[in-house]
Amino acid sequence: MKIAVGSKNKAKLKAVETVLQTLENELDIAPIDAPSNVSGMPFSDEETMKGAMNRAEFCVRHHNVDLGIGLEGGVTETPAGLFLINWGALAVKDQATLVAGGARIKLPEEIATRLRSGEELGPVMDDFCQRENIRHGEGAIGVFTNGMVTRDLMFTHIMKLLVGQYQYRS
Ligand SMILES: O=c1[nH]c(=O)c2ncn([C@@H]3O[C@H](COP(=O)(O)OP(=O)(O)OP(=O)(O)O)[C@@H](O)[C@H]3O)c2[nH]1
Ligand SMILES: [Mg+2]
Repeated sequence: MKIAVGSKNKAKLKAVETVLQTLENELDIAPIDAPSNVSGMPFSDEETMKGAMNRAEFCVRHHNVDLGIGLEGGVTETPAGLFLINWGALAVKDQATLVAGGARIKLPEEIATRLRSGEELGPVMDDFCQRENIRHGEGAIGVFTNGMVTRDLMFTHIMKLLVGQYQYRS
């Protein structure tokens, strides 16, 4: 099976591999710089979902693959504060794109304030934790859940929701 993933982020690629390996041994997974065509730091469910769908659909439009996967992180305002959110999309040529949402947690006010003033979460997390490339590893969700739910685990759940819907439809 040929798969294109619209990202080179390690946490995203790990999740895609983990879930698709359970389907098939012969996997050909290509990481692609697919444009999300939304802002670098999406600020709503709608925008984050659109980013995931755009990435997945770009993959099947521009590459000869069976599946295109798009995974996108963002945030959204709620009455309880600013929440970290994630959406995933699975595209197959000439079929409706499947979508699924991930677990969400409230971000600390100190982080939320910086995002509201225009900063992106990835660099803010590295600055906050005095570490590098958190977004490729445990992610903000891993840091603020004390490692209980890491970014790749959260995307693994989204991937299971996508692949399960794909199997149900086939
Ligand atoms: O440390 C983090 N832990 C997380 O749990 C998390 N979720 C989202 N983000 C950040 O939100 C923005 C859009 O996300 P995003 O989907 O574009 O991800 P990304 O930029 O890491 O990957 P990619 O664009 O290369 O595929 C980027 O600034 C991400 O860094 C996170 N950062
Ligand atoms: Mg990004």
